[in-house]
Amino acid sequence: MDAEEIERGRQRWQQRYDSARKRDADFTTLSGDEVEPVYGPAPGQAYEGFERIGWPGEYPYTRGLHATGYRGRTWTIRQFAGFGNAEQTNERYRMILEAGGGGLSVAFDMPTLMGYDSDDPRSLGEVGHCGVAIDSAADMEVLFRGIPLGEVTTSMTISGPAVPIFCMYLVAAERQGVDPAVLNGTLQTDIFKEYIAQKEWLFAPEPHLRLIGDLMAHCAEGIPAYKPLSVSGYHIREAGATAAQELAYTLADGFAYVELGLSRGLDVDVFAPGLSFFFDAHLDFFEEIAKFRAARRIWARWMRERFGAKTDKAQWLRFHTQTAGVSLTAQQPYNNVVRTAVEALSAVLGGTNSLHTNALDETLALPSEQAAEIALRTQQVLMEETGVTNVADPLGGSWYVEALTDRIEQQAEEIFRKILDRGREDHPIGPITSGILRGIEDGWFTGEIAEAAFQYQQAVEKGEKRVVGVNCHPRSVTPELEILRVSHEVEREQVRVLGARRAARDEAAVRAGLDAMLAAARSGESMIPPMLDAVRAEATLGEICNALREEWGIYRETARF
Ligand SMILES: C[C@H](C(=O)O)C(=O)SCCNC(=O)CCNC(=O)[C@H](O)C(C)(C)COP(=O)(O)OP(=O)(O)OC[C@H]1O[C@@H](n2cnc3c(N)ncnc32)[C@H](O)[C@@H]1OP(=O)(O)O
Repeated sequence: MDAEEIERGRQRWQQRYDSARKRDADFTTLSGDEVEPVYGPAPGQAYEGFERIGWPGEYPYTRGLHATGYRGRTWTIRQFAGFGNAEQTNERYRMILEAGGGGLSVAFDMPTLMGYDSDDPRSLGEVGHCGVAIDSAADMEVLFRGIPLGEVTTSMTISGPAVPIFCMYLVAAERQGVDPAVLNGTLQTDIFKEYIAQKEWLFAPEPHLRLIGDLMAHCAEGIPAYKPLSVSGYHIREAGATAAQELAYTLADGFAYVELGLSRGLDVDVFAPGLSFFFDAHLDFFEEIAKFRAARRIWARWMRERFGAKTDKAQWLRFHTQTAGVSLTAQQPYNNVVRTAVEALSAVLGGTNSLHTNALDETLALPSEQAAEIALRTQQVLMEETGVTNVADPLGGSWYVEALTDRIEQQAEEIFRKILDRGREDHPIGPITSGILRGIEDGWFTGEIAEAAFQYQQAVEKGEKRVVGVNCHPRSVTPELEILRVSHEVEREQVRVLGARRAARDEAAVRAGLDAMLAAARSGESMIPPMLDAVRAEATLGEICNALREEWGIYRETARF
């Protein structure tokens, strides 16, 4: 790009920056020196390929979505939390909000994630363990008691039973007197990554996609700020994928949801802002920063060029980041604080919109209160003390980071081509969806990830990749950590309360809601209004999901060796 064009871009950025709202904060260095809000090529200097880098707040958004970077608003500190019953988790949420957490993020227990009630025989021993147990709308009401749902953005990490859980959240908001149209938050929903990596599905992909289509339409029509999908690379990476695989599979999944929205006749500029993303921040500091920058650039280009998105928000890739759970070690667990801080810093330098930092004890159990607080404080130290919020995309123009960004983008494009080659042009949703479904069916994704995981593990075992406390710098004594243990009393109490609620509800209203939901499943009408009616009558998650399992059948993965 020639010097004049770069200068015109700088002026456009300056106008945007000047007219934007900035935080009332000190933007000087620790020594008190002024710093610019963004840096670029020296005036009069040409820069080959600058159109790929650009300025913050401008297409292709490599350097961030907002002209002000974190001077306008810092990232959201969003700590993933949930354990025991709704009451215990509600207490933890109040603690997080009082301690400066910017938003909520609900972790559900395994029965809830799989769509079973707490009194289902398959739930025995799991209730309230890896997250909070939610059986019906009444639990959701308790979960958010005293937390104004119209004001706090709430993320819910659930994918198989995302839609019934979302209905419970809407009913909890109704019971608080909040107009659902003002709700803002994120539902994970992304079912592709379940087949690809995490393996928590309820039925085959097609009915899941049909429900997700209903959800996208419902939100696009009536809850404009809500993000019904958080397309997740985190689980793909944690299963052993490389950074490029994580990026490419996740963005391809995102493209497939765009095809889904278009196949339902929705306007891309209306529904695309509801697609958000979720990535892993692993240990290779610069590779991760490059991944985040490339993600924004690729998404903006595909949205504009392939899908015809016209507005900024429909081209923006907004993402949440979680530091890498797999990088934590049980050996010398205090080292995990350092790993997490470095990973979090890469997410921030990559321009994350929202961040969760893992607690040091998460290889062993859910975080203790003290470990959860250190994790939260880690973000606050980065945000308040280090000066990283002063300058947007501070590594833009670094030869190394730009080269890595270009390379990871090329690698992702090669993977997109492979996915498209596997698909059918005439698939009713679209060719990318078709390629992904085929890759799920024949185990291609799983095989590619397993191969990458195997290569990495071999490198660790040969000592080529070093892990402190594991294959180098050992220590003979591991300090004892205080572990959070969830009492079995939680399960007994949850089952008792569930039984009492079932006995007190209007059975006919529950049955009518479930029947209407099944009728909609058969007729092709949106399943959300009748599901909401069932939830209002206190139909349980297990009842809704079991009815759907009976209707659609369960899915079994093809074994692959
Ligand atoms: C591993 C584990 C498991 O499986 O067990 C999990 O999955 S845990 C998974 C946990 N997942 C999550 O927690 C997902 C979290 N995701 C989210 O919160 C969302 O989807 C998100 C990534 C889009 C972040 O949303 P957010 O509300 O926190 O942040 P946003 O970036 O949207 O910012 C909020 C508002 O401020 C505006 N804003 C932000 N920065 C600026 C700026 N510099 N200048 C002007 N405006 C700005 C945004 O445009 C937006 O307004 P406007 O909206 O008007 O544009």
